[in-house]
Amino acid sequence: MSADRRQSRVAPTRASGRQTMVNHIGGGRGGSGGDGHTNGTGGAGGHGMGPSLSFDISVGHLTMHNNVHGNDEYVPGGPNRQNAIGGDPLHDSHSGPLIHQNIHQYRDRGIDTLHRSVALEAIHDSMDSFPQPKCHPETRTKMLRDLRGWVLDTDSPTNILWLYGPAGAGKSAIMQTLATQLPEHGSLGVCFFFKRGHATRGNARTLFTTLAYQLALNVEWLRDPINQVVEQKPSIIAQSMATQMQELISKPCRSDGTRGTVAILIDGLDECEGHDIQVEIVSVISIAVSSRYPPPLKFIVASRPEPHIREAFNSRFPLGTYRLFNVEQSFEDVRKYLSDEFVRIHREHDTMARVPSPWPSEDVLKKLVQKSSGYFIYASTIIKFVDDKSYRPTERLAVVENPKGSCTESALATLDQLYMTILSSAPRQSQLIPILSAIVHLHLTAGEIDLFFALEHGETQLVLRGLHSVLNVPQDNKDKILSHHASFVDFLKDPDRSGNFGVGTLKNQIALAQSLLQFYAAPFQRNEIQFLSRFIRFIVSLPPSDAVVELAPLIGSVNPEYIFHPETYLYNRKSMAPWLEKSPSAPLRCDQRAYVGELPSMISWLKNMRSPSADVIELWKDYAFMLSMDTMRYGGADPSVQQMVSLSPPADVMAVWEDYAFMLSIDTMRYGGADPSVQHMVSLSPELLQILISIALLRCRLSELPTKLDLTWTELRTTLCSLRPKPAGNERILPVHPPHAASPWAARDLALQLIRKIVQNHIDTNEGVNPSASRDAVLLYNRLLTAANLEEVYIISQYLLGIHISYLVRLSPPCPVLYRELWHIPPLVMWSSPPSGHELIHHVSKWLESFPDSGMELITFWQQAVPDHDRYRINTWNLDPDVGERNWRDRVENYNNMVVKLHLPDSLKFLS
Ligand SMILES: Nc1ncnc2c1ncn2[C@@H]1O[C@H](COP(=O)(O)OP(=O)(O)OP(=O)(O)O)[C@@H](O)[C@H]1O
Repeated sequence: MSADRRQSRVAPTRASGRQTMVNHIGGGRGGSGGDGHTNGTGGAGGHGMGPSLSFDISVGHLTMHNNVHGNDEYVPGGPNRQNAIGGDPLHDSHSGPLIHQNIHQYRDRGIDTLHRSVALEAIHDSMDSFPQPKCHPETRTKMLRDLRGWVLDTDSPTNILWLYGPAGAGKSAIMQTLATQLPEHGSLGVCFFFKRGHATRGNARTLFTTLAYQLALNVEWLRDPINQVVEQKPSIIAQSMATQMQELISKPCRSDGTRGTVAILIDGLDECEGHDIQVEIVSVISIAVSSRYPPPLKFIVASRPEPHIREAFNSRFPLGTYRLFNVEQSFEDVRKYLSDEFVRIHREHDTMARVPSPWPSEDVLKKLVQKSSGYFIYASTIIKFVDDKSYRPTERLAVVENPKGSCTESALATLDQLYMTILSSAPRQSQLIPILSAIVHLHLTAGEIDLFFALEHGETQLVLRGLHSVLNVPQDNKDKILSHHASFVDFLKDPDRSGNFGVGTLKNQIALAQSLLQFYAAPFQRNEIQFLSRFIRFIVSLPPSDAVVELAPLIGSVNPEYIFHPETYLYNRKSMAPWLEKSPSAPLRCDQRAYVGELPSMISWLKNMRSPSADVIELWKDYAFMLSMDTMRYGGADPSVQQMVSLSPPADVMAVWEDYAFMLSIDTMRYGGADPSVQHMVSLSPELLQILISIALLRCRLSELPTKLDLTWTELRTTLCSLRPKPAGNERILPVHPPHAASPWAARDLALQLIRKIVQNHIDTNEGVNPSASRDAVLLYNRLLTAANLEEVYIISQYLLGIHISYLVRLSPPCPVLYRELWHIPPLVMWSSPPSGHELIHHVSKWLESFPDSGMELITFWQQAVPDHDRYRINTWNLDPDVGERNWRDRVENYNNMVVKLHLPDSLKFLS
């Protein structure tokens, strides 16, 4: 045959008994074919080089249609498809071109044309996908029944169904099994199974022609209409997907709508090349099924839950017009599969003859089912590994059970390959590792990751878009991101399996801890307070090592506002509540643990931490010095340089955290926690007394004190921790005679301070117009996580100050200075807020009674000073004097109890 391109064609005739041969001869030379096998499986074809020949032979009413293509591409000689011959020795002598033979009716010239643009490998039962994933008997039965029911239901309100599930959930197995079952249940179905990276199945070039081709061959009444379309317009096979859908499928199907519904199954949409093409496919289908006269078709599209596909469905189909079908976990199905397969392996392997059945034990089976997370990929990987005829199944199973064994890699190789492919194709790899690390080690939500890593809102969602097939990433940012399979977390944690994606290394964990510690060392933010306890548990799980010592300075600078925020330890308490209920005998012990949160574990962890060697400190000092030299040109030392120079050795950090634990135990005495052990003191500084009054009588939390008392956290810590027992030999020398009435004067000073504060807030906020100027309002806003805005909280913060002032005044000795100062409280603040106004009137009146020359005048004068007195008196907030007094006595008693518990002198008590 000449190498020149030539073509000859003999037109077929319809006359019976007449033979027609149609030849198409193309130039070029075919490559050598592979070895043929008797079972029809051919070897690999060679590079096409020769001419191509295409000839139709009509015999009787049949036409034999052969195409011989020579081209310059690698052509697989086998495995064979139906009616195709690959690697035939005869064709090998033609330098191995691939030959398709189709036997069909002579009249189907349109279908012949279509045939040239078909990916036969993509259809159900194709040899190309051997062995096809399919459902093990009696698994996925309910899902399959539901799907069949939906397809067969002619009254169903929806005609497209999105079947989604994580990687390896078993979607393809369900689709393949469904494709087999539908004809058995009297329905017709056509399929396209995408396969990532495959020459024909990996893209959508032949999707609609392949579907149309199967419709023409499988559905008798569609054969002619489809044939005609292509015959009249052969160029259709090269037109857009939308046109092909419309002309090749929708229109022919509508040509006679009375013939019943046909199912179109498209599997692995996410495996089709190009996100835009995947979205386009959904779009093309949506146009077809939402048209005024939709074709009698039911579409099932299966894919991983990739966000762009989800969005495509959501945007193309109004709510309720498509059906969502989640391939959920099924532990029961996986169990059935595993136990049947182990029975088979036991039966088929010679080496198992002496192994008693049942094998493996119930325990082992249970563990494997658990490990699978109810999805098939893990189970089928294990079965493939154990079922290797070159090994003893018992040994292989032992490798699976003991993941530290040397062959683990091969045991989970398929699974690891799957995870590697998914991770490698995810965008923004550099940001991926820290985020995965946070998910694996700290179980965070997307919102929390944004916050802790200082990312823009929604950024984590974007980074994880490529990983929805392995991770469940809730849309709302508020729920935890979880792995679909437990095996994915195991994979990520094991650096031998996950390589560069591994998050289990100490280095990675330290980097994660650093990021979060930086967040907690920064100024207080209202979110994520409760999380601190969990985070401390993570830190203390890190093994002490030189590397971990680097965390010490950051641990030393955690903002105490987080540590002492009630949510931090109350959250802990809540999480223990169920346990408390069950063990009434030990509530106190449990409470104590809960109240001090995770501080003791942090302290003992710090104690175990190896100190950085002198060398390390010197090295860092050198670095700092070099850096300061370098930054001199910019006009001075960088603050971070200072920080590095004073790199805290853990001993200092530990002392700080020990103080925190002590402070917290004082703060939580109110809940019935154990009395903190204190050193014996008979004299207290006025500052310490004010702190104790604030805690026990005003019932302020420790976290409020820096703002309320205008102290820094260090001042608060130093003052309060003067009560802490000191190491032996360091006992304080204590004065024997306490200063007279120290407590009332401390209360007086505090009252004066708070009156000035209430006035100052009023001025600073421009009478409440700009509430953020009040530190008290901001503090309360941070505490009341349910508060909606600062305006609302400002008013509350002012009247709380008012109430505190009223108690402090009542505790004070008679004092004209204080009386005068009371008149400075802006009426607008006090009297417009009934509770505090009322308390002020009540307690100040009581205080005035203690004046040696009080008489009623002063009291009446004070009471009459209240503006709009009558309105105020009838207000529902009116304080019942009895209740008010009881409340007062409770508070005084609370304070006095604390004096006892802390072993302070009785002279510090108040009279109620
Ligand atoms: N019901 C089942 N019975 C037996 N084996 C199953 C079943 N479902 C799935 N498998 C096996 O589990 C593995 C993964 O299944 P399959 O390929 O169907 O998952 P998939 O959800 O389509 O995964 P991907 O998203 O990666 O394409 C395959 O080896 C398959 O044969």
